[in-house]
Amino acid sequence: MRDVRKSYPGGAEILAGVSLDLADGESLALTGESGSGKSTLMHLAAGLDVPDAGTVTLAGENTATLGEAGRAALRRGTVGLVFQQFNLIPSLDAGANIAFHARLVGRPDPDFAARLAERLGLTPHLSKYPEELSGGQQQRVAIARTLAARPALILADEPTGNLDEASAGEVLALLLELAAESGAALLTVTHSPRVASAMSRRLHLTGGRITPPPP
Ligand SMILES: Nc1ncnc2c1ncn2[C@@H]1O[C@H](COP(=O)(O)OP(=O)(O)OP(=O)(O)O)[C@@H](O)[C@H]1O
Repeated sequence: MRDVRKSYPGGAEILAGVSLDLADGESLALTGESGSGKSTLMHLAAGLDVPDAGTVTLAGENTATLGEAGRAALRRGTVGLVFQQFNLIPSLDAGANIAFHARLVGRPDPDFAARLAERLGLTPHLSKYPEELSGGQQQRVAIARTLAARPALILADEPTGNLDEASAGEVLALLLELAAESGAALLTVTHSPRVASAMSRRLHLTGGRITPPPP
């Protein structure tokens, strides 16, 4: 991101000149008060939205020059989202949900999907439908689905927000390990000091700008 600015219609400027680089294999925690613009920044990084000014370059492409369809195609092949809304497909069981995105992007790998499910403690739940899973299990299915597609950029919004301390630690370790293994970049929005300290870099968003994290 270079000098990115963003406001919503009729509102104040949310991002007031944000520059940020994230390289393959890096993990970055983004903190900031509620309403500071973290989700806005994530949406721009994912190519879900474009900046008012400045540039967002994703896998070498300027997202603003691509148009909706081009951005959707780039996002599908490059970005893995772990958002608060898990967006699991209600008519597919957990196993099929995990496999879905990888198949969609032409990278189906049942062995890898099975390994992810095992590591996330989901093996006994693979034939359950989303409505039959707890919030924490749904969150882990969403993480497995994202990782199974081997994205170059993983964008995670409070990825362990629904998990107890022990599973949060395991899921976080797995996210970092698999990102490192596949050389993916990981950007995590979090309020948790524990999650933030597990990332290789930490930045804070305040007043529409990026600053070092407060001590
Ligand atoms: N679609 C929108 N239209 C108008 N205003 C918006 C829109 N989306 C977000 N905002 C406003 O932009 C500001 C930043 O919101 P954003 O969701 O990016 O913050 P955040 O840091 O992710 O907050 P939280 O930690 O509470 O999720 C807020 O004041 C919010 O009300």
